[in-house]
Amino acid sequence: MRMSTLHHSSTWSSMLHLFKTGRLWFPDDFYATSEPLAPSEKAPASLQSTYDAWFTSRLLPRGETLVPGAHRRVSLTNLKLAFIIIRTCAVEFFAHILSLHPIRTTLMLSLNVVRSLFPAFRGYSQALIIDELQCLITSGNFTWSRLLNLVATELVRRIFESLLDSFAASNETVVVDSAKFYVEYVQMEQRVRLDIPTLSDPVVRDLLHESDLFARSFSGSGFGLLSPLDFIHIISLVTEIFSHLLLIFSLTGGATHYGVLLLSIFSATVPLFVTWFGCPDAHSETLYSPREARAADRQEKMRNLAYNEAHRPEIELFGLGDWILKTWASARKVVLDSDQNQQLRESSIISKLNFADFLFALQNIPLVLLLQTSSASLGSLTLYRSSIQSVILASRNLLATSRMVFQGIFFMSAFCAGKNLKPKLQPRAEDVVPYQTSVSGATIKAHGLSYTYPGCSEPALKDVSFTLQSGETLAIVGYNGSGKSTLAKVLLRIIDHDSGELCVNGVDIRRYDPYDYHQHLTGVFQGFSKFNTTVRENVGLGRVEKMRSRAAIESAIHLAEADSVVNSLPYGLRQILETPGFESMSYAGCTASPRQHGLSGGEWQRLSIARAFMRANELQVDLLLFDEPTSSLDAQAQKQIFDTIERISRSPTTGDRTKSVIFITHRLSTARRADKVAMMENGTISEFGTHAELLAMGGGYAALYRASE
Ligand SMILES: Nc1ncnc2c1ncn2[C@@H]1O[C@H](COP(=O)(O)OP(=O)(O)OP(=O)(O)O)[C@@H](O)[C@H]1O
Repeated sequence: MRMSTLHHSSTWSSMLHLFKTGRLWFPDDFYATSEPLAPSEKAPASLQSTYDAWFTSRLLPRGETLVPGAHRRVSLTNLKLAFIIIRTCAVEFFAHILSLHPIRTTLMLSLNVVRSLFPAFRGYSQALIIDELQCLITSGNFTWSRLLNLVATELVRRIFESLLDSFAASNETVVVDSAKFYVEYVQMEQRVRLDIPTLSDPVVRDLLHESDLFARSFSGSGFGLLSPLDFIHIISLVTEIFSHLLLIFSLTGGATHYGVLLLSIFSATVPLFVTWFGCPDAHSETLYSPREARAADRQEKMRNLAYNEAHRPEIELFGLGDWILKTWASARKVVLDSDQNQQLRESSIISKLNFADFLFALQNIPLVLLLQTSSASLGSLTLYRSSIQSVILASRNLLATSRMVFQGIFFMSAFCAGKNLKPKLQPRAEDVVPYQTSVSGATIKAHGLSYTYPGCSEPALKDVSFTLQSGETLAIVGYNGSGKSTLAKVLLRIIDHDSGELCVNGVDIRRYDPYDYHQHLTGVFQGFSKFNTTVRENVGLGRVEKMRSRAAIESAIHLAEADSVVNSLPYGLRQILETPGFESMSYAGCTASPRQHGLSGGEWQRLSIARAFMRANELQVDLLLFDEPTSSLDAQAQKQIFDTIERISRSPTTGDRTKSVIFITHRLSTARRADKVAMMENGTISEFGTHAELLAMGGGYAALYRASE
């Protein structure tokens, strides 16, 4: 039997070359190009950024978009998009992964190539044993010691293989873990960096969803997803196929056997291409129609309703159990029907697979030819047969892996684009103005402010204008839904007004870096957060730098008149607070914490005020903004809190105002304490002035005030 020398291309060196020549990330101000793009059919070559490519890959011909996570069709357009993604993002991504552990990653690549040669060696070694045995038996020289010798050699080869395997696996774990950490870190960073207007953009939400899927693919629980490190798998499979083909060639490589070789390869590979290209529906994307997507969404919502403890009281009170079950069942049926249809489409492959099996039978023809036209040994025939089978299996694997990698490329583009998402509230670097603290509090000038929530037709704010002088107190009052909280969010720079002008200390608020601006104010939101953690952290989060300072936390609690609340808790500051709907995590080995304790609405509110007070005394804080801070407090507690706010807003030495204060309230007895009152109606400030002026006007405020008496 003649064996050819095995050659394999140095795939990893070409990969390194790719790393070196690859283009860097697209410009980070990609958002300028994030407007809806032309459908994918039109000139994808003109797309330059990863984001553009990702966006275009989701567009369907009828103007719809794929639901996040749906597989992309293998089409020429998508292949071009995948190429753009590889050029603009994948190369950079791999270069980064390589830089985390250059030696280990290179070793991992090399070992994968070496390990992929093992099956061919295994086949070759077994063929040698069979041949030797055949030779020993036919020559009548068979001895048990010779047989044991052969078996021992095979054993040593296998031990070497497993040692290398376990070393490669432990090396791979280190590389994969560091890549996993990097990807998860970027994911977390994306989430905490982006602001509400960016996160509420539906396209950004879809992008982050696919980016999450990409991150999950590293955890090995990626629902059939492949992480980019599995690209190496492709290299291994190619090497494995190549090595088997070399073996087959060495068996059939004589001039008279080229026809046999071609027939072998043809019979081995054609069936695979038949299953791949012969059935267009077989590899169509797992795509939900808009109706099915809505059903999937509804199904999830119903599941959440059923599982979330926070909704339990109202589910019981309003008897929602039946409704949840029926709605879930009908949505689930739509989703299952869609899955079934998908499976039916796929089952059409099976008939074609039978055809493929028929072609597999052709492999026996070269075997017969081989037997007749050569002095082939038993070992070479066994090797031929096992190599052909291995080529088939590895090629199948290669096609399946390639398809998953193809999908993975698009999820990777979401990850890369998400990494470069620019928060909408962040001004351009050249426009940023550092916030200058005012000694007597912030001056606010609003002119013609308007704001409409995304997806709404009616504006929540319309033409809002007012001026708050430095050190003044402003009460915002008005009917439910008149826009008070929305105005507060605009003033706190949580959302951005659509039109009009808003200046704080004489500078357009859009020119402040939101992080810098937020350092100079504090407040309480109407829907403040209740954290499932200790009292200490619930309060300390108002100024994380002082979280470890017991004195600072106790002082804030004292200012918010919350001492009695904390003192009544069994574990005081260390008391973990129970929040509705939040199931605290407990890991194996830890028993659930016995220190959970619930609080009343008013007690929670005091803690949220204490959180705001963590930074209220600081000189740099110019503005205190409270959105119904005392709505759950009794009249006496409310008066105490407003007395404290008044005290904090003044200098302890001179008594002069050092901070401006804005509060939203439905209690007009509190509103009259303010220097100015803004009455809001239908999204606009209809009356503005002192309490006395507004009463004298006899308008909406006067009517509201009389009604509250
Ligand atoms: N996230 C949102 N998305 C869409 N519309 C919203 C959102 N939040 C508020 N709105 C709408 O904006 C309008 C103003 O709401 P806002 O919360 O500012 O009123 P408000 O004066 O604070 O009311 P309340 O006194 O009840 O707290 C309302 O019509 C409300 O339905």
